[in-house]
Parts: sequence; C-alpha cells; structure tokens
Amino acid sequence: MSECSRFGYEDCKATADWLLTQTDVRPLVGIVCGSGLGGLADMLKDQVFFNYIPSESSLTGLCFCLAVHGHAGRLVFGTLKGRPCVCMQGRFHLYEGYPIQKITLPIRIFKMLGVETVMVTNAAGGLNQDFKVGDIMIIKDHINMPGFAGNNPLAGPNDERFGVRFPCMSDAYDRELRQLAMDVGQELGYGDFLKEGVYCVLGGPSFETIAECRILHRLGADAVGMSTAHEVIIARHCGMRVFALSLITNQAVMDYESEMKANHEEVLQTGKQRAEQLERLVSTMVTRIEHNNNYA
Ligand SMILES: O=P(O)(O)O[C@@H]1C[C@H](O)[C@@H](CO)O1
Ligand SMILES: Nc1nc2[nH]cnc2c(=O)[nH]1
Repeated sequence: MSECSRFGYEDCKATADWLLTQTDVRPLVGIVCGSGLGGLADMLKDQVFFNYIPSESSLTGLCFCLAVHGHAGRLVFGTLKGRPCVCMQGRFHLYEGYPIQKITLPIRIFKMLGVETVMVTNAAGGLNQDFKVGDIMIIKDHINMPGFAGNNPLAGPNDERFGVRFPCMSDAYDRELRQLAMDVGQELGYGDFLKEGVYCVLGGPSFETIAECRILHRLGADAVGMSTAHEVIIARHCGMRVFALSLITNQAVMDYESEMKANHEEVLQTGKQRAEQLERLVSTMVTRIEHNNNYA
C-alpha cells in the first residue's frame, strides 16, 4: 500500500467518526498550535483530549510519534469562550521524517469533524528588516519551497471526495479573517507589533545560512519557518477557510558581521513572552467568526 493511500479518505473518516463517539463537542474551528504556542489549547474549557499515539496502532489516523520539545502532542476538544473548537497541541514536521501526507492528515480529520475554519500558528524567523522579535505576522501568502521540489501534500492520486486535482492557492489566506485579525489586534492595543507578510516554509531542521536568508528575503519572504504551508494547502483543498499567523521568535541572520545565532530555546522563550497576547488575539477572533463565512 502506498503512503498516500495509507493516509486516505477512509483512514480520516474512521478516525473522525471514532473521535466523535468520544466527545459531544462538534468543533467548527480547528486550531494548530505552533512551537511554544500550545497554551492556546490550554484555554479550552471542558476538555476532552487524545494523546498522539507513539506507535502504529489501530487508531490509524493519529498514530504519530511526537518528540519535539515545545510540542505537547495532544488533540484537544473543548470550548473557547463558548465556541466549540478542536486544537492540535503540537504538530508534525517534515524534518521529523514523516511523509508529508501524514503530517497533514489531522487537517483532513478536522474537515471530517465538521470544522469550517482553520487557524494555524507557528514560530518563525523574521526576514523583513522592519520586523522585531515578538511581532505577530498575519500571513497573507506563502512560498512553499518543498513544493518547488515536488514535495507537495497533494502529490499522488487525487481523491475528489476531498477536493479538485488542481486547487487554487492565490486566495489561500482568507481576506476577511486577515481583516478581522487586524481589527481585533487594533482593539486589543497590539498595533505596534501586529504585521502582515509572506511566510516561506523550508524543510528544516537546520536553521538557515546567511546566504539562504538573503535569497529568501529577495524572493519576497518576510518570515521563514518549517511548517504551516502544507497544512494550509490541505485545508484549502478540502474547502476550509484559513487564517494563519507567525510569531516572529528570532531575527534571521542576514549579515556576516552578526554574532546572532538562531536557536530553539529563543524560539520557545519568545513564545512564552507573547503567549498571553497571542491567545487573546486568537480567542477573540474565534468569538467573532460566524459560521456563515462572515464575522461580526
Ligand atoms: O511548529 P512550528 O512551525 O511553530 O515550529 C518552528 C519550526 C521548528 O519546529 C521550530 C524551530 O525552533 O519552530
Ligand atoms: N526555518 C526556520 N524556522 C524557524 N522557526 C522559528 N524560527 C525559525 C527560523 O529562524 N527559521
């Protein structure tokens, strides 16, 4: 059996159906928590949670081995300010060695659970020279570097039950949700550290060289990371609305004279420092998203 068909429609449906027998929560919003940003899931009330299973066992869709420090590794159901939500408290990355279809499987499970809007968060290095550590970048577009080399989560046979063979990505990041984030951010007094920009995904796990940062910046990327774009492609393919943001946890090193060095501890530390504001931004947005694809 190929990797693609192992993580296909039936697997997703079986997993989603089983999960729905275990909880009364019927989530309309699905949230993916980035590195150091798992506190979002802790905000959920009346939690029912499922640990990602560290082996190949019968619950096919969620048999993942999660070993990244800063990612708890749980699927959490509950209510966020009264709204039914499901959260991935921890995600999977290409650099962990999983096939890209497995990394993105939970997004398809979101769809089958009834989720309409996906909110994706990540930690990223800032390439835009106007960005500071601690800025929150609303993602308006992405550059899918692994995709340039053929590593796209939709590669392989297309299952029309999920979506079309050639999905459009020029509207991947929902304009109204980006505006909502800006409006909520302004109301909360976050104007000074709320930015908008283009996210570039690389495979990782090594951080970028100086030459790589320089070229990515020239290509139009404002921030660089190791996730999100594959999840967004899958979410759009199956018709969910997407909002995504990056927490700029470190400045990408662009200067040969610089003594700065990217490191995961700084990423987690910045996550801790901005956690409260980020959680307030996302949770306030959740209360304003209407399920007829509008917001109040
Ligand atoms: O899961 P995200 O994209 O937030 O995590 C980023 C990429 C690496 O996993 C890690 C590097 O510090 O942060
Ligand atoms: N690729 C990449 N991912 C990150 N995640 C957090 N910071 C960074 C970074 O500088 N580069």
